[in-house]
Amino acid sequence: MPLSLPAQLRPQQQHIARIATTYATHRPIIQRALTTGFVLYVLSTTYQSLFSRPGVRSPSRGNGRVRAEQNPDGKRPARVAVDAVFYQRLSHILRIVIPGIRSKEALLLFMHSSLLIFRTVISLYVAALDGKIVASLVRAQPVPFLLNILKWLLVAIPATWTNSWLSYVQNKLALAYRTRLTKEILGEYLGDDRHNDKVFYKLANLDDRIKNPDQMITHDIQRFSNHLAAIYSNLAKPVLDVILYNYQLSRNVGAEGLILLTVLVQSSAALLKALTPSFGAYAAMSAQLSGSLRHTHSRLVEFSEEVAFFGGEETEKMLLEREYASSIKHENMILGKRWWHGCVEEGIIKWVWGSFGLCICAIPVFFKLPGVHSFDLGTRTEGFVTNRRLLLSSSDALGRVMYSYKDLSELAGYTARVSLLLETMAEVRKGKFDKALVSSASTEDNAKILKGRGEVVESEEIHFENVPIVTPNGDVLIRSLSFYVKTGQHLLIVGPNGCGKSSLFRILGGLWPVYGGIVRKPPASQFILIPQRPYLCLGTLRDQVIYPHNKTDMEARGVTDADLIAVLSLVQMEHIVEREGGWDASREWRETLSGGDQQKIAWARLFYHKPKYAVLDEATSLVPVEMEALMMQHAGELGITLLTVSHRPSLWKYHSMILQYDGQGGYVFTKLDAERRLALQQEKETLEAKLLEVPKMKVRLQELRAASEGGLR
Ligand SMILES: Nc1ncnc2c1ncn2[C@@H]1O[C@H](COP(=O)(O)OP(=O)(O)OP(=O)(O)O)[C@@H](O)[C@H]1O
Repeated sequence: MPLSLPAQLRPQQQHIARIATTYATHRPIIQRALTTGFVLYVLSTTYQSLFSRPGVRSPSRGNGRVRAEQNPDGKRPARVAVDAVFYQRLSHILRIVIPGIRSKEALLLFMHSSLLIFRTVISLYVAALDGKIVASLVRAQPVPFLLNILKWLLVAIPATWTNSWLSYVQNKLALAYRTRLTKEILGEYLGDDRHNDKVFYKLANLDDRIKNPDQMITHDIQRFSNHLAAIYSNLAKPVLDVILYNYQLSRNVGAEGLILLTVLVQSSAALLKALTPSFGAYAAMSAQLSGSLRHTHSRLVEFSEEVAFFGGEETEKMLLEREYASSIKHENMILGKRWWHGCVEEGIIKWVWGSFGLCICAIPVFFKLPGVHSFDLGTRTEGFVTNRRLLLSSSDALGRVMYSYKDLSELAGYTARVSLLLETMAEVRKGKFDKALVSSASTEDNAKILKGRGEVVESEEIHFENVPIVTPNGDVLIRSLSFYVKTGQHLLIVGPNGCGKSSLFRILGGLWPVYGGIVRKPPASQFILIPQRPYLCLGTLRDQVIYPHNKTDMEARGVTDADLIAVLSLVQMEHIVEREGGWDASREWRETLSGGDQQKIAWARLFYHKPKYAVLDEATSLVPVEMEALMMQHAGELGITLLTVSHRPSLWKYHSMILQYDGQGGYVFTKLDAERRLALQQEKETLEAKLLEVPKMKVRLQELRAASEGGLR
């Protein structure tokens, strides 16, 4: 019903009084409109802060993008920003970690969301209960007081249960994300049922973009998963809280106060945002620097013997200290930024917003709101306590929305790292490499070769037709190589160091791209490589002989441990089984076995697998000539065709063809007449030995001449 105005008021006052009356009459509708506007505002600002486009000012510096500092190796820096690129990358990764609505991860996420809502509902109930307890105290009513305390104790049960469940589900979610991502990345890295492109090799050898995939696959994925699981509760829950608490608050203190509070809070929040350093870029850089330090340490462990013999401790220490110093310098810089940012953040969020809040809570106490009836002391106290609790929770939630920007920035850093790994692996798999080329790669002829692509055709025998041998750096070792290997026609490959002998095997194994011509070859499964320093895997003694098979594969082949002993006896190594404590003994075999024994184990592996072709790269350099003869003969008896690189003339007689590089880009491929070649070699060596004597003979001749001339005088 409209209120009547006193007649003695002046027209202006009458006008204001009429507005006030109209306002009081329509206040419930205005309140609802203001509250709805507030909710929409919270949602839109959250959306804007999360989905700011590149170029929109964000807490980072400059145009809103956070850039990682220059990489230590001087390569272009990775771009890290909470922008469209970040959301694009994140949505790609989200499709991996949450593959479907019925996946375990989706279920966990649903549980997590339900628990988050439940916890907010409990908090609202507790705020109201708190007010009622204090009101019953002020009114000195013991029965309502005790009843409310009982309710308080009862509500503690679901409250503590929910909190425990929340942290449990969040950690499970992080583990589930990590497992999905690790599985996906290992599938790309080491191959799976869909493809096997030896990405792990290509990433390390043919591409410069990723220096330490080990760190990325272990540490960075873990950090990313933890951040992703936490960001959901750090962001979704506070946004929900801000809306629910403020909705309740606006009903208690009036939407006007809330709007005023929001204006003040938002302007100080904007200031805080502008002052927030680029934590995302810092996180990405931190991960990179610590990865680099770890890599230097693991190199030292790997090459400890070499370093110890050389006495290279000082150099290694210097390298480690340098890596450590740059990592610590960076961490110190972050600590400094976090320190002042923490001060500003707490000052604004806790204290400035807290005092705003207290003023808002006091509104119903000091002012009579239009349309609201006056209350007794107990009701006023109840209202104040409830509002204050709601406000504290609300400002805490708003603070968490603010903090979550920092978390989001860090998540952007880890997302950039994980995406870099995924994107680089995808490109490497398609044959797109990013590697610094040698200067000769730009010369016209070489550039032409590098632009070309050859053909790889599966075939029973090996046949190279006009294939260039090009290193990953773009160095053209041979412009056009043609040769063939027929079954049983063993090929010897010789030439000076670095001319491309082993590179040929890398092309045969499908590791290096083919830049031209046609390579006809059997699939990689029909080759076994024995390098000078054979690979010994982590595992049992049996695993060393049957690698890459495992015990189940071995048994499926019908091979027993007794058969393996027979294989070892071919290389006179059967005693090792007893010496090392049986087939199931497990140790770091690289350190347990001598170089020669390692080569013999690799030969035993060859005899176990009996492949069609064996690639021997100085594979007998550490075993006696008699042993070498036994091994070569047995390989021949098994029908294995050999492709051998060796400087040992004792091996010539086992081969019928020779591919001889001249080290200048030329080569000769022809039949090998080992006897004739040996005779020529011997003659050459004899002549060379004689030639070495010539200078000495000349000196002696001069001495003799001088002596005889002196005698005549
Ligand atoms: N992963 C790689 N990335 C870039 N260049 C490489 C790589 N591997 C080898 N090279 C280069 O390719 C060239 C040929 O190497 P390769 O191993 O084929 O020589 P080689 O003839 O077997 O020599 P050696 O007799 O000394 O073993 C060398 O200049 C080497 O530096």
